[in-house]
Amino acid sequence: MKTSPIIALDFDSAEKTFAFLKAFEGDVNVKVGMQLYYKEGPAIIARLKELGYDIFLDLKLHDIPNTVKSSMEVLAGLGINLINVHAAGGKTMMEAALEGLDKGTSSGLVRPSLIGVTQLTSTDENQVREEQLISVPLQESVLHYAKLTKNSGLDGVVCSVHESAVIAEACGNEFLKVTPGIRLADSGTHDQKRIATPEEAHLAGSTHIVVGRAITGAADPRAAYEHINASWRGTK
Ligand SMILES: O=c1ccn([C@@H]2O[C@H](COP(=O)(O)O)[C@@H](O)[C@H]2O)c(=O)[nH]1
Repeated sequence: MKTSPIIALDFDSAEKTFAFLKAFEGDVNVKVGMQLYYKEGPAIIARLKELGYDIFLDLKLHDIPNTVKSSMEVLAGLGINLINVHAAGGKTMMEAALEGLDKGTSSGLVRPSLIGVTQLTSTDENQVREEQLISVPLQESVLHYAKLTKNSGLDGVVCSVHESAVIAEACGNEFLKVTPGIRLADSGTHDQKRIATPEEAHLAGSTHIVVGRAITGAADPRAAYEHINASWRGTK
């Protein structure tokens, strides 16, 4: 996957998606999440691929190992670049996800990179302690999941910018640190808790940023994208 920002296509139809993408042609990374995939199915991936986009399929699988393995085998055939599971599903589940991807690409397709979601960027310290009953600080929980993900053979994690540096130290610079929760200094946080600017992501060592509403909700999405891309690359 290219290192340019990954635009979250959180739309409820193919029609809205392709109307939005008119300003971008095939030169950007895109993310298809649950809303769009559940609405449009595999056909949306085929259309995006035809137009040349690099695709992160963000379905965050979390189930028993056998189910995740067989689902990944099917999803691998879509020809996507990046896909994910919840690290909380455990080592056996993550290994099964990899096996499924390997099996689904054994005919010669390139295996998509596989990453584990550590703690959602909409989660804060309080939620980790009170609702998940995790007694260590949130950053320790994220780091623990990152190490587990690496030990399971995966290519990286989804985390917030605030954990990118410690994960790089523990798991290496090559280990993917895909970071949503990106906000410009003057924009609202919405439902996100662990937010950061593109500049902060650049400085912290994130390998990729995922940006949704800061681009899709902008008056001029292409201009917002260019501004975010320049900040992320440290050229602004
Ligand atoms: O921890 C996570 C994992 C995934 N996401 C997804 O990223 C985008 C973020 O959208 P914004 O509009 O920029 O907040 C969205 O599709 C999420 O499902 C995440 O935010 N945090």
